[in-house]
Amino acid sequence: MSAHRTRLIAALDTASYDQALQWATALDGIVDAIKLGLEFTYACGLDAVKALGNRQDLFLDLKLHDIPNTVSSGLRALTPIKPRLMTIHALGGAEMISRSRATLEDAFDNDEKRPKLLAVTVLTSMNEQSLNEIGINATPLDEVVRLGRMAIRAGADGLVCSAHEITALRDALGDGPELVVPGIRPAGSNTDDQKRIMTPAQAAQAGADWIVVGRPITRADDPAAAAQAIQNELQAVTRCR
Ligand SMILES: O=C(O)c1cc(=O)[nH]c(=O)n1[C@@H]1O[C@H](COP(=O)(O)O)[C@@H](O)[C@H]1O
Repeated sequence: MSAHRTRLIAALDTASYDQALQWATALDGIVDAIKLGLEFTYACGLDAVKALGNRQDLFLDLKLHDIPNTVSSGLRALTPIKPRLMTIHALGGAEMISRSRATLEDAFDNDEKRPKLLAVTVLTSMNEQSLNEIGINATPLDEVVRLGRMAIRAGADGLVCSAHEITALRDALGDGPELVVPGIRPAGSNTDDQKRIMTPAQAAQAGADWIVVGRPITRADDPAAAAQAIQNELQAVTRCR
C-alpha cells in the first residue's frame, strides 16, 4: 500500500490565447497540470498548444475517434507537442486503441516520456437516458466497466470516467490504469451540462488519480483561489491504496 495523492488538472476551455495564458500563469504552482481541448486547439492552433504545454504538464484532450489508421496517424502528428496525457474515444474499438498505443511507443524511445493514452468511456454529460437515446440499453456504470475492460486490454494506459465508476473499475482492473475524472463540482456549485458529478473530496476518496475541473475554476472571480480551495479539499483526504 502506498500513499496516493489525487492530482488536479485545470481545463482551460477558451478560444482566446491571452485568456488561456492568463489562467495558466495564475494557476502555475497551484494545479498539477493544465488541459487544452477542442475549443482552444481549433481556435488557436497547435503552435499555441505547444507554447502553453511547454510551461506546465499538459493534458491534450482531443478525443480522437476514427478508423485505426486515421487515429494512430493523427496521434503521431501530435507527438512533437509531448503532452503528458492524450485522449481517444474507447468507442473507436480495440484495434484503434492498440494501434494508437503502438504508434506512441514507436515515437518515444523513453517510456517515461511517452504520453499516456487515455480512453474516454462514457462522457460525464451522459446519464442512463442519454445512453438509451443512442441505443445503449445499459447503465453508465455497466457501460463504463465494459468499455474500460476492453480499452485497457487493448493497450490504453488509463480511462476517463466519472467518479461514480471508480470503485467498480478498480475492482475490475486493479490499481494499474490511470483514472482521470471530470464531472467534478465543489459542493454548491453549478452543475452546468454535467450529469455524473461528485465533489473533489468524494472523487479523491474513491481513488481518482487525477480530477479535471474547468468552469468551477475558470468562471470563478479568483481562479487561483478556487483552484487552491480544491487542492486543499483534495489534500484533506488521506487515503492509501
Ligand atoms: O475527456 C475529458 O476531459 C472529459 C470527458 C468527460 O467525460 N467529461 C468531461 O467533462 N471532459 C472534459 O472535462 C472538462 C470539464 O469541464 P467542466 O465541466 O467545466 O469542469 C471539459 O474540458 C470536458 O471536455
